Amino acid sequence: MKTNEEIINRLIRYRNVLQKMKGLGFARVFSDNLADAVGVSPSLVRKDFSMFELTGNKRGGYQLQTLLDRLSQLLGKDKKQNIIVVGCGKIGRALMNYNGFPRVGIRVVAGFDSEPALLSPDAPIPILHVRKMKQYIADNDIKVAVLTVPEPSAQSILDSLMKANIRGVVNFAPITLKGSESCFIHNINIEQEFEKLFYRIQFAEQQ
Ligand SMILES: NC(=O)c1ccc[n+]([C@@H]2O[C@H](COP(=O)([O-])OP(=O)(O)OC[C@H]3O[C@@H](n4cnc5c(N)ncnc54)[C@H](O)[C@@H]3O)[C@@H](O)[C@H]2O)c1
Repeated sequence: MKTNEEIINRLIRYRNVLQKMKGLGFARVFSDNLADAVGVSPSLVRKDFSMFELTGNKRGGYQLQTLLDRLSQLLGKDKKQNIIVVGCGKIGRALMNYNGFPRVGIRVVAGFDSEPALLSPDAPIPILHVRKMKQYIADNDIKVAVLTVPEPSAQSILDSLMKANIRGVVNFAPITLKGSESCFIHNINIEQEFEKLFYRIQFAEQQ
């Protein structure tokens, strides 16, 4: 089934809310509760769930654990979500040390770089030479990589990642990389975010 980005974003938010509710001891949940917490209408919650054959009833609502299990399965949370970082400079190392990933079940398992001075194969999250990347991906069944190399290296690293059968890449280099049928790319362009923000401020101030 093809799922658009807005639905994926909502599924992630539903799951986060459900996890918090579970922590508070809830066993059942109503579409109204979820709608309030996520900021959408109750009918949209019901529509989203029915797309994935999740049904509740008016009186009792939904069984919370059933929803959580199904959403976790849809979002791949029932499998390991190990990622690698390619380019262990300022951004790459910040991501390797980011403590928000474990909270959502994502684990950075290794970094790769071409600069010998940065290599640390015995560290808890090892930094290995980029020459070893293909073998590491195959040996450890890695599906997702973060690309934090300078722009001129980004396309050639992406080509290597695709040859190594990587299925998804988050790209921080300021170049729009294109994916393929077998590899999704999310391009993160921080400069562009600031430009958009300045544009909106400028526009608002002219009103
Ligand atoms: N630092 C920022 O605030 C920032 C913000 C937005 C976007 N970016 C982008 O993110 C990327 C990384 O930025 P940074 O500041 O961390 O850069 P950086 O120079 O600190 O790190 C880049 C790393 O990539 C490695 N590298 C270069 N070529 C490689 C190759 N072929 N194979 C493997 N490793 C290679 C370098 O050795 C270095 O360790 C850049 O494309 C940059 O434009 C950076």
